[in-house]
This record gives sequence, C-alpha cells and structure tokens, in this order.
Amino acid sequence: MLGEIGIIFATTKLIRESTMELKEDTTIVVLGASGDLAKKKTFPALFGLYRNKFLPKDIHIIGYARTKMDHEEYLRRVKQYIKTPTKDVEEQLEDFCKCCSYISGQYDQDEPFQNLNKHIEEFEQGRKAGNRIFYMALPPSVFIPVSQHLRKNCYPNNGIARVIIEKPFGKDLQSSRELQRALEPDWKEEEIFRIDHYLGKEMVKNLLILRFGNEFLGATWNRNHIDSVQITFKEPFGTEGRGGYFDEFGIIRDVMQNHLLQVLTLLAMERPISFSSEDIRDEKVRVLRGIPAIEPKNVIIGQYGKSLDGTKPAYKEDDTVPKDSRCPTFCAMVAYIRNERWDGVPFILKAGKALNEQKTEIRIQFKDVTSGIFKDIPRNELVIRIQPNESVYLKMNSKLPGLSMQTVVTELDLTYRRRFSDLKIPEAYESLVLDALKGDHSNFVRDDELDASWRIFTPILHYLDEKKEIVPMEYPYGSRGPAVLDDFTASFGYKFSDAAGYQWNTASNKAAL
Ligand SMILES: NC(=O)C1=CN([C@@H]2O[C@H](COP(=O)(O)OP(=O)(O)OC[C@H]3O[C@@H](n4cnc5c(N)ncnc54)[C@H](OP(=O)(O)O)[C@@H]3O)[C@@H](O)[C@H]2O)C=CC1
Ligand SMILES: O=C1O[C@H](COP(=O)(O)O)[C@@H](O)[C@H](O)[C@H]1O
Repeated sequence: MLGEIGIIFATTKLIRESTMELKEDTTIVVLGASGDLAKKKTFPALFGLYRNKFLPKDIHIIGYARTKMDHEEYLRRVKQYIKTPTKDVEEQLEDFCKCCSYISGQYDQDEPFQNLNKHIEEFEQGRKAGNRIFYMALPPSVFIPVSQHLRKNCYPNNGIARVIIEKPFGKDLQSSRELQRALEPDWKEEEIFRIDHYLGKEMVKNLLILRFGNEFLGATWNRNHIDSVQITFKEPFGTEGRGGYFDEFGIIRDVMQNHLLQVLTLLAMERPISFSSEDIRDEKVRVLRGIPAIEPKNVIIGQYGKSLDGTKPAYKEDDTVPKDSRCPTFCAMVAYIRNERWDGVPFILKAGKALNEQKTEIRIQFKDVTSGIFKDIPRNELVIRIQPNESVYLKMNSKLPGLSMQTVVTELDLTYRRRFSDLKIPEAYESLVLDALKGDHSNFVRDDELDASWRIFTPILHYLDEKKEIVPMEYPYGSRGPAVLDDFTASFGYKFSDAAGYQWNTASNKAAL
C-alpha cells in the first residue's frame, strides 16, 4: 500500500515538474553552438525572448561545441544573425551577451561534460534550484552519445532537466526506434522536447482555431465537400553548403515526413477534447494511424539541374554531393486517410528545393457546385498561406457588379500584415523555446506520433533507396518542378482554374501591404 502511495507521489511530482514553467534558476545549454542552426535560429530566438522578457530571471546561456574559440569570437557568432535596427536593441544585445558563455569539448567523453557541469554549477551558486535546459543543435549522428553524457555528467541534482532535440529523428522506422530506445533509459518522455519547427509557425498554430473555432469551416471539413487538399513547400534556393547532410536524407525525410505531415495531421485530426498537449497529441496519433503507407504509384520525384540561363548550378555540381546521386530534391506524393471523414480525399504533398519561389501553403479545393444554372463555374478554394505573408483567403464566386449576371472569382481575404499590422509575428523557434520553458509539449512531437509517421513513409523511402533504376526527373533550377507535375496533380482531381485571370494578391492588395 505504502509502495503504491510512493508511486502516486512520484508520478504526481513528475507531472507537476514536466509542466512547470521555469521562471528563474535556469541555465540553457546550447550543444552544437558553433553550428548553422545555432547562429541562424537558436541564438536569435533566445535573444528575441530575452528582449521581450520571456526568459527566466537571471538566465545564463552556455554554448558547447568541439570548436575551440575565445569569448570574443563566440560572441561574434552569437550576434551574427541578430538584427539590431535601433540603439535600444543594440544595447539589449550587449546585455544579452553578458548572459552568454562558451566552453569547448568533445561529444563522446566524460571529462568535457564534467567540465561543462562545473561551468554550469558556477552560475547556480546561491540559487534555490538548478534547472537545466539542454538544446541539442547537433547532427543526428551525435544525438545518442551527447544525450548519454548529459544524463551521466550534467543531470541536475536539484532542479528540472529538459532536453530539446532537433529533427531528423532517425532515417526510417527502425532507426527512429533505435534512437528512441537509446534515449529511454536516461530521459523520461516528459523531459524530451522533439522540435519540428513548423509547429511553432504562427499559421500552423492557427489551424486548430480556424478549424474548430468556425462552424462554417467545421461543417464542410469532410469528404462530402472537400475534393482534394494540397500542402506545398517551395524554396527558391538549392542545398547550398548543406549538400553533405541533404544527400543522405533527401527532400522526403528533410521536409515531408516531418513538417508537411505535421500540417496534414493538424488539418485532418478530429477535435481534441481539450487544448492540453496530451489530448491534442492523442488525436494526432489517431489520424496518423488511419493513413496507409504511401504507394509508389502515387509518388513522383525530381532533382534540380542547372538553371535555364546557366547561372545556378545543378544539385550534382555541389562539391559535397556524389556525382551519381539519385537523391530527390523534389517530391510530390499523395496520402489517403482511411476514416469516415476523409476516405477517398487525396492529400497531395509537394516539396522542392531550387524552385521558382518561396512559399508554404495549404490549398483546400472544394467540390464542384451542382451544375444546371452555372456552366464552368470554378470551385471554391480555401488557401492558408503559412509563409511568407501569412494569410487565409477563400476564393469564391460572386456576381460582377453591373447590369449583367456575369460571375467573377473574388475572395474573402485575411492578410495578417493588413489585419494585424501592429502585431509582431514571433519566430517559430521563439515560440517553441518558450513552450519548452513552460513545459508545454503541445507543439512537440511525441514518441508514438513519430512511430506512426515513420510507418507511413518508411516503405516508400526504402523502395526509392533500393530501386537503383528509379532516377529522379530533372527540372531546371528556378522552375516549378518536373514537367509532369501538373498532370500528376490533375490525375488526383485537382482542377487548376485561371478563370478570368484571377490572381490573389493583386495590385490593390499589394498596395495595402
Ligand atoms: N540548419 C538549419 O537550417 C536547420 C537545422 N536543423 C537541424 O538542427 C540540427 C543541427 O543542424 P546544423 O546547425 O545545420 O548542423 P551543423 O552541421 O552546423 O552542426 C552543428 C554543430 O555540430 C558539430 N558537428 C557537425 N558535424 C559533426 C559530426 N559529424 N560529428 C560531430 N559533431 C559535428 C559542429 O560543431 P563542432 O565541430 O564545433 O563541435 C557544428 O557546428 C540538425 O539535426 C539539423 O537537422 C533543423 C532545421 C533547420
Ligand atoms: O527543417 C528544414 O526546414 C528548412 C525550411 O524551414 P523554413 O522555416 O525556412 O520553411 C529547410 O530549408 C531545411 O532544408 C530543412 O532541414
């Protein structure tokens, strides 16, 4: 009996600690502090939180990596991507730098982690507790040794520990499970925050509100009214400088299995019982389990070649990429959800590097209105623009003002920059680091969610890896992707309509921005 009470107390303490907001007595350690992610995203996000007073009181931030560098060089890197438009911000940045220090060490030995521990303890002197957040801005090859050494040498004796892990979480179902098994003995699920930074993006966070807070959307959000859903990720640049990493992973693992699938999940899941992290993640797992593995016949892959004007290099011209690489830099694929709401509705996922523009958006195409009084009237489309220029617009038919009964495509338009012009949209990483400080897991990936998502993608990934005769179709750098793309989406029922030359973001819209 006493044993049971002990377990109940321990569990209650764990739940309390896992959701406790860290407001003081906290050190953040950024591992891989010399790297690309740290300088471009992590430090700017930490500074953004610092200047808006969202970091715990008396925070100390320690950078850790193998590279040897002095304090000045480290601060130069920390500041490199932080914009200081005013004198005030410049001063705040100088104050922020006073909270930063750096220590170098290997990732696979006890001694440097013991040094790190001593360094952390110096800042914990006189504090009531020593809470520690470990942010692993590291390549996946070192996740396991680093997490083990942190647990062994740097776990707090008197305080809360949280570890933030960056994607990719494995390369397939098996390696993801291996990573999970390696973390399990040392870190409880409540202590692990697996980042998918798309979950921190403002418009992605809005999806549940848009869907469940609007009756007119909720009522039509199903196979009876929706014909297809497209989720598109486009980048206008190639792998520049990241070819070594990218060639091992490819666009499906880099963007689709994580970012685009997260968006799909939020679009397709059922209403959670509450906004608590576990209720949300339970529903996400449920919908993922209803998605069968992607079938090869529903996939096209591409790889960028030189730009048409010859100024931009082909993927294979990157020095870090093997000359015979079959790595896809573009993919379009279709997923289906076998449940009552979505059966038969194609979810078309498209992602590509070195395309004609930068854009991530969701395009929900409704079914045709019943014919009779209308001939060739375009379908309604709800477009949710995740980035850039966050917006939601519904393409709808209306009567053209005047004496005739001519119809015209127009839109209901919520463009954030116009509607919320005085509000700043936080960076995804700011939002997620703050969630981790608060102990809120809602926007982080749970272990079973990861498992369910790899189940969907692993067969197609293995198929493409193994079938050497499958070569990605070449598309020119700066184009819309492989030439067959439009036929591919049309074959899943997507109707492209350029009715009356309709274009969102017309001159008047642009002028208002
Ligand atoms: N860069 C980005 O835009 C994004 C990155 N990510 C993820 O964040 C993580 C870090 O990415 P990123 O910063 O780009 O990676 P980097 O390649 O810049 O690696 C980060 C640091 O890790 C160390 N490192 C690099 N390669 C190795 C190696 N083979 N063995 C041991 N240590 C190594 C280096 O530090 P040192 O040698 O000094 O120890 C390096 O500065 C990855 O998991 C990535 O997928 C996620 C989203 C976007
Ligand atoms: O995780 C990744 O995301 C970026 C795109 O992120 P975004 O916030 O700029 O949309 C992508 O460039 C990178 O290849 C990938 O690893």
